[in-house]
Amino acid sequence: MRPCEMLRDSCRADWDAATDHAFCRALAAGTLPRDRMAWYLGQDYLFIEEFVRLLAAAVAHAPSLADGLPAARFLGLIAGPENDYFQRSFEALELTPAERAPAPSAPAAGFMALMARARRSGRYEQMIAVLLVAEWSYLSWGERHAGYDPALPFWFAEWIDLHSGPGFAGVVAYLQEQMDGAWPGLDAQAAAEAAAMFREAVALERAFFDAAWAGGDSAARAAAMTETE
Ligand SMILES: Cc1ncc(CN)c(N)n1
Repeated sequence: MRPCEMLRDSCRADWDAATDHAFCRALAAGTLPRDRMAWYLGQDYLFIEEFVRLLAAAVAHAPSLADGLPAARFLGLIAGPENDYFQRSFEALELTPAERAPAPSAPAAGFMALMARARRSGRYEQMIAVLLVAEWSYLSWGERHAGYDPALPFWFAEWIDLHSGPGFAGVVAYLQEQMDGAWPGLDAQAAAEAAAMFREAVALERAFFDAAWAGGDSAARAAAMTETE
């Protein structure tokens, strides 16, 4: 079995929950309420900020130019078309300034901390482990919903487009190859650390969708109000 498959299978319950989530099913069906999508986009834009730093670090730590170039090209896609998608969706859904720049939720803060740890570790395999989870898990749900109704509003349709199709599948195949290539050269401790990062990232993907589906801050506020009653 490939190392990347072994890693995925080591946290299968979280993986399956993150890649076939009610949030994504509602998004693809066009039934996701505006407030949940707005919350998700605001939180995910925080994620993107740290993700770009992590991806740039992976380019810097790639063992060769050939290993780094696909990540560099992907960085251009995030900085260009994906960033444009966020800006157009913010406008179309009329996100308020507070919705555009929210306080990080627990899963977003957890993800940002994990990505910063992977970046600062200086360890290529840790950077790849987190990037691989982020893109592979999104390809897995994106491909499920690639045959969406063409009448879907762009803020749903383009989020699926960005996470499906041969181009994005190529990014995931590249990240899988980087992980598989690094794996045999790791000692037991380095392998355990990279595996722990992979599993933590999968758990955070699941928690991120759980929070978005639960209504984000409004659910957290309601829970807090109930506690204080
Ligand atoms: C939380 C999260 N994980 C992954 C992706 C995929 N780029 C994302 N946008 N946000």
